[in-house]
Amino acid sequence: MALALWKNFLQITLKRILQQRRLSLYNGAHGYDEELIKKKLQQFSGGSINLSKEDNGIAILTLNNPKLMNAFTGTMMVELQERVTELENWKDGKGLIIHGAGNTFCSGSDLNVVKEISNSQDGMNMCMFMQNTLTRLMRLPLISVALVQGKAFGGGAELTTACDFRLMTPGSEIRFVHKHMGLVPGWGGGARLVRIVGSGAALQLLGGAARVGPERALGLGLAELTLPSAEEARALGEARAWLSQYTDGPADVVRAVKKVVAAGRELPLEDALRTEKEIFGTVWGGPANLQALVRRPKHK
Ligand SMILES: CCCC(=O)SCCNC(=O)CCNC(=O)[C@H](O)C(C)(C)COP(=O)(O)OP(=O)(O)OC[C@H]1O[C@@H](n2cnc3c(N)ncnc32)[C@H](O)[C@@H]1OP(=O)(O)O
Repeated sequence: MALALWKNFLQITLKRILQQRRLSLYNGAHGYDEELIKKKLQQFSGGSINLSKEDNGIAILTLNNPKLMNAFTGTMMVELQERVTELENWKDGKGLIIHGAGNTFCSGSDLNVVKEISNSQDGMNMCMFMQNTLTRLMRLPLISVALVQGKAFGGGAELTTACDFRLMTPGSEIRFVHKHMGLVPGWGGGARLVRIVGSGAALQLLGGAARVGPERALGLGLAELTLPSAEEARALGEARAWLSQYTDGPADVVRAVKKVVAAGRELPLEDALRTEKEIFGTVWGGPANLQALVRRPKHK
């Protein structure tokens, strides 16, 4: 009995490790040493990344370091990876809202950490660590929203692009300030921004370190909506209500919708079509499909 349980545990652990590797971009073959960079990042503590999973299938991820405008310390980067793993294993989940504590989103990397890891090896490892985490976040079978209050600067702006949607509160601002720091995006935000707004607009936003308020963001297709409230709790309630129009319904169907779109977004057409077929097979003849056939709804 104990042996069977142990075997089962090992199988589940191995499956999870393989899944994480499949969803990640970098491994040892790319000169990436995850354990080394994690050990390094653990030396720079402060703040936290909090996750709460609600019964409605929506999870709220809070970037919590308000003293530094929610800048990412080393331990927060590691915690973000842990929370993403937790979300990958949340089979009832349908949606995700990422927001910052203290009514502001995130001011990017903690500049104290940036200074300490300014050598090339640490920089490359940190870049690969965050790209792996944000790629896995983007590929979650959850419909995700970045709720931008206050400022989303540098890495904070990059994080918003790993979400499916961006909702902004009045007076908020997304700004890729990297150029002013002698940098370019390194958490995958450059490549994702081009896909969201096109290369011309991305060049303007990165090249000019431009301030993007709600109106400009809407015009560029960088944000979907300006929420009525700038107040933290109200804005979160409004974001939840907005997201629930897409997450209402059975989890397997909502997750399948996200997977189809994620495949279409990332894969060459033929691979995306084959993936769509696989996902279609998971819902065809499933409980929601059979119930709908009995109800025969009219889609007026
Ligand atoms: C690949 C990733 C690349 C990156 O993310 S590099 C980092 C890019 N981000 C930045 O350069 C942001 C620098 N900060 C700012 O511009 C301003 O602090 C910001 C966000 C406009 C907010 O301005 P204010 O509202 O006037 O508030 P403030 O400046 O008094 O800030 C409050 C306290 O937070 C601190 N803070 C803000 N962003 C930080 C950061 N990224 N790293 C470390 N500390 C940061 C700021 O120094 C201040 O602390 P203190 O009160 O002076 O002790």
